[in-house]
Amino acid sequence: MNLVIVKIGGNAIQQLNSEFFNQLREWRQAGKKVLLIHGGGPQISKLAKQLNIPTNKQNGIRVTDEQTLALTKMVLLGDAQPALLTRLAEAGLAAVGLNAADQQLLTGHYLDQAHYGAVGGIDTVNELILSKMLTDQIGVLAPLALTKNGEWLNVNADTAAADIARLLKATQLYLLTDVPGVLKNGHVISALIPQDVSDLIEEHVITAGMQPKLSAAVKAVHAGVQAVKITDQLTHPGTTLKMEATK
Ligand SMILES: Nc1ncnc2c1ncn2[C@@H]1O[C@H](COP(=O)(O)OP(=O)(O)O)[C@@H](O)[C@H]1O
Ligand SMILES: CC(=O)N[C@@H](CCC(=O)OP(=O)(O)O)C(=O)O
Repeated sequence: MNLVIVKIGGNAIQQLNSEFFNQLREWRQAGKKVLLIHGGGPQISKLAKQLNIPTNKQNGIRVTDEQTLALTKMVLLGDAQPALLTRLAEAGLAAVGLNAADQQLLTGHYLDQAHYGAVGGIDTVNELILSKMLTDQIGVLAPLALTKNGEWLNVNADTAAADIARLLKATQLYLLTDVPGVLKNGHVISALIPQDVSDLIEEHVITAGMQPKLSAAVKAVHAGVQAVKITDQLTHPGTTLKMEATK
């Protein structure tokens, strides 16, 4: 599919500037479909704190019990998603808010229920419906999935974006984050191939939140996504991951 997927972390939602919206407009005018996957992690943790619900994250994954799942759905679908939709509307871009329950848009499975609770990975995307909806408008999708039995799952937004890019064979995936790219000795590495990622993880250059982000990105390029870019702004060069080094 001639599709660009952009993952926007919870922090990044507040920091979107006119260059971001202009880039989306350019893509739409060039006939590309655009799907935004939004996070909301910091917002979930903030509300949990206000409600005295403890936050437990392991390997960057939120351990999601029943109460935390209810809170997560509330924040993603009641706060983060409308915040992004409002910004798109202000920029004059047609957009629609989407979640897993819209016409079985996303199905998923439990990652490790005993360990993480209601946390999952994505198995299927309803490509027919999504493709139709993305013809006329930008899609704004929450990182939640439903099991075949109708149970909600909380999915890490980077993993969700990479899984959806992989399943839909998106042309490009952008992971917008709070750093200008993958850094080594304070400098952005402009190009990476999967082997470099393994080496940098082994050398402990890539750590913390950047590690699951890049593991998901590597899976996506292996599955046919042409390029994954990790950057803080769509218009910044950032780090590009491809299967082969560009000559
Ligand atoms: N080599 C690296 N280059 C850049 N950031 C790194 C690197 N290794 C670890 N990180 C950390 O990864 C973070 C980005 O991941 P994360 O916090 O999960 O972002 P987001 O919330 O946008 O998904 C950076 O802020 C940085 O602290
Ligand atoms: C399972 C899991 O960890 N889900 C994430 C979903 C939101 C997310 O990933 O948001 P950011 O991109 O803003 O961090 C969470 O609950 O925080």
